Amino acid sequence: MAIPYPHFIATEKAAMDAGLLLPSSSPSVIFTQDDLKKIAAYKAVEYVESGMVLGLGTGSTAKHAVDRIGELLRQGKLKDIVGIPTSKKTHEQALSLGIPLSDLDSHPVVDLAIDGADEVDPFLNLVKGRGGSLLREKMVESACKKFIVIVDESKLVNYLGGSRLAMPVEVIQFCWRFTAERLRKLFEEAGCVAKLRTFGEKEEPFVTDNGNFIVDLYFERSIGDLKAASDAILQLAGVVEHGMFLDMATTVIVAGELGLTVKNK
Ligand SMILES: O=C(CO)[C@H](O)[C@H](O)COP(=O)(O)O
Repeated sequence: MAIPYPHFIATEKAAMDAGLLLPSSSPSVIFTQDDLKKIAAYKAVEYVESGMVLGLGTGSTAKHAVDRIGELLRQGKLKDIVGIPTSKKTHEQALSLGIPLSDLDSHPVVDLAIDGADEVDPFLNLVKGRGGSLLREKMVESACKKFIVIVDESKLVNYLGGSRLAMPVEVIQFCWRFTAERLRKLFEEAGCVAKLRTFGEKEEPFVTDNGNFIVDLYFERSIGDLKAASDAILQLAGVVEHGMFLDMATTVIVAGELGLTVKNK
């Protein structure tokens, strides 16, 4: 995606902070999709204040936010931050940046979390977990007073599942085929296909930070009532958690062709 600068006036400060735009930049400056993710991330970090307990998200968009928090701490512009990482990968990244870390046992109330998403619907419901970290993300983000989601505009959908990409469900390894088939049957009317997530040429099962597998659900049609779908999935023994984050985001920051949009609940 190449975005011409003149359409991006609204994001100017975040883009400058992100080092993507200089006061002298020519109007022919263009942004890549990763630039858009970075701009959304930098905008979100403007909401961070010294002394906060912060949920640190996972994925290529959240990574920019964690980098920025580390940078502001190093510069002394932020102080006394405690980070709660949502994955082992983010834990490593935050450690390398010198961000003080803790967990929900010690900090059960989180002031603010910043994380990416795979889909955002018009009501700010989300699909998350294509990066495989949905369980820890949901634990941390449901303990937050404020949850800011950062996306580029490719993540906007009319309804959850509407991208036709994966809706992840974390399941225990024991008899995962049985669980996958029960998941598929739940959504037969929506034309559901359930696939074990694998990686590499050998197609080995992807194992989450919690030692579980992921079954990705693909839908041909809308699954309808999201709360009912969520309840039905969670009732299946063998399911640990799913990637629908319903009514959790308090703010969504979207970076796109027309600049930055901040949507509040
Ligand atoms: O839920 C996630 C990881 O479990 C990510 O936030 C989501 O997959 C978006 O990732 P990216 O910012 O790389 O597009």
